[in-house]
Amino acid sequence: MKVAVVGAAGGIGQPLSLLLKLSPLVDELSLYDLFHTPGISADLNHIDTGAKVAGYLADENGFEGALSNADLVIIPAGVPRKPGMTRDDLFNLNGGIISNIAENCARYCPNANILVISNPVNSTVAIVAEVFKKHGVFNPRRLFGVTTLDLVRSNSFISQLSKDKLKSNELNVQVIGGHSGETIVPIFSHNSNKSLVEFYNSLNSEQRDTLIHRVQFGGDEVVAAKKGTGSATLSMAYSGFRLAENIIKAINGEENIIESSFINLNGDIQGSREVKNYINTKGFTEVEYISLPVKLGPRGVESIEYDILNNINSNEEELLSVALSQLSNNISKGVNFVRGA
Ligand SMILES: NC(=O)C1=CN([C@@H]2O[C@H](COP(=O)(O)OP(=O)(O)OC[C@H]3O[C@@H](n4cnc5c(N)ncnc54)[C@H](O)[C@@H]3O)[C@@H](O)[C@H]2O)C=CC1
Ligand SMILES: O=C([O-])CC(=O)C(=O)O
Repeated sequence: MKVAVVGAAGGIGQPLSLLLKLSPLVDELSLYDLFHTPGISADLNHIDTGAKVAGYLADENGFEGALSNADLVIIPAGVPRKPGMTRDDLFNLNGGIISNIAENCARYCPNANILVISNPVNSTVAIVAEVFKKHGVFNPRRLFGVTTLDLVRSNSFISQLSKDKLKSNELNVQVIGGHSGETIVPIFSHNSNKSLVEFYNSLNSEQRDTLIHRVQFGGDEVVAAKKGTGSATLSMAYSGFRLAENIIKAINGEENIIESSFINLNGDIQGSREVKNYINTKGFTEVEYISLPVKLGPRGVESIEYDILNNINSNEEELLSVALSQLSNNISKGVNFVRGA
C-alpha cells in the first residue's frame, strides 16, 4: 500500500504524514512538497514502524517518484485562510496549484484514489475531475473531497453541549452538502444513536441553531483563534487520516465500511440516480457533486447511502436547499477554471 501526501511539509501535511507512518496498513509513504520533505522523511524513518518513507521535491522527477504506483494520493497542498477570508478567497491561488497536481496525478497514477483536502473543496474537487476528464482517466469512484472534519466537529460539538453525557467517540453524526459555511448541513435529527437524537430534540430552537451554526462555521473558529497563522491542521490531519484509513481497509477487502465524502454524482455509482431524483422532486438546485455517506470497497466508492435524505427533518431540508444553490456555483467555478469558460 503506497500512500503519497502532496503538500506534506505543511501544517496538515506533517501530522498527517506522522499518522500514516504509524499505521500498520501503510507500506510506503511518499512525501511531496516544494520544501523540507527530505528532512521530514529522514525524521519519520527513525520511527520503528513498518512504513518506508521517501521525500520528494519539485525537481525533475519529484512528481514521478512520489506518485508512481501510489494507491492513495492525499492532497493538502495550497494556502490556508487568514481571518476575514472565505474559503472561496483561496480559489485563484489554490485552483492553479491543484490543477497542476491533478495533471501529474493523471500522468503518473491515474488509477489512484485521490483525496482532496485543499480549499475551497467545493471547487477543487471539480478541478481535479475536469483535469482527469481531459486526460480521459476520470473515475468518479476514486475521487474524494475530504469533508470528514465536519463530521468530527459535529460529534465533538454536540458532545460538548451535552456536557459529555454523549461521549464524542461513540457518536457518528452525518453531515451532507459541501465543505464551507452554509453548504455544510449536519443531520442531528436522525441517527442510529437514539440518545443523540433524544438530546438534540430536547434542545430549544435557539440552541439547535447555535449548534448547527457552530458546525457550519467551525473552521472560522480555528482561523480566528490562530490569529493569522493558519487554519485547522491537527483536527484536519486526524480527519484526513480517518478517511484514508477507511479507504485502505476497503481496498484490503474489509466490508461494510461507510464514510462520508464529497463525490461526483455522474458515474454509474449505485445511488447516484436516487440522489438526483430526490433533488429534482424537492425542486432543489441540481448539483454534480455532493457530500453524503458512501459505502467503500476495493474499487473505491461502491454505493451512496442515500437513505439519509429520506429521513431528514423540514429544517434540515431547508438548510440543504440553501446549501445546494451555493454548492452549484462553487462547483461551476471549478469546472470553468479547467474548461476555460
Ligand atoms: N478539507 C478540509 O476540511 C480542510 C482543508 N484545509 C485546507 O488545506 C490546505 C492546506 O492547509 P495547511 O496545511 O494548513 O497549509 P500550509 O500552508 O501549512 O501547508 C501547505 C503546504 O502546501 C505546500 N504547497 C504549496 N504549493 C504546492 C505545490 N504546488 N505543490 C506541492 N506542495 C505545495 C506548501 O509548501 C506547504 O507546505 C489549505 O488550502 C486549507 O484551506 C484546511 C483545513 C481543513
Ligand atoms: O476553515 C478553513 O479554512 C479550513 C477548513 O476547511 C476547516 O477548518 O474546516
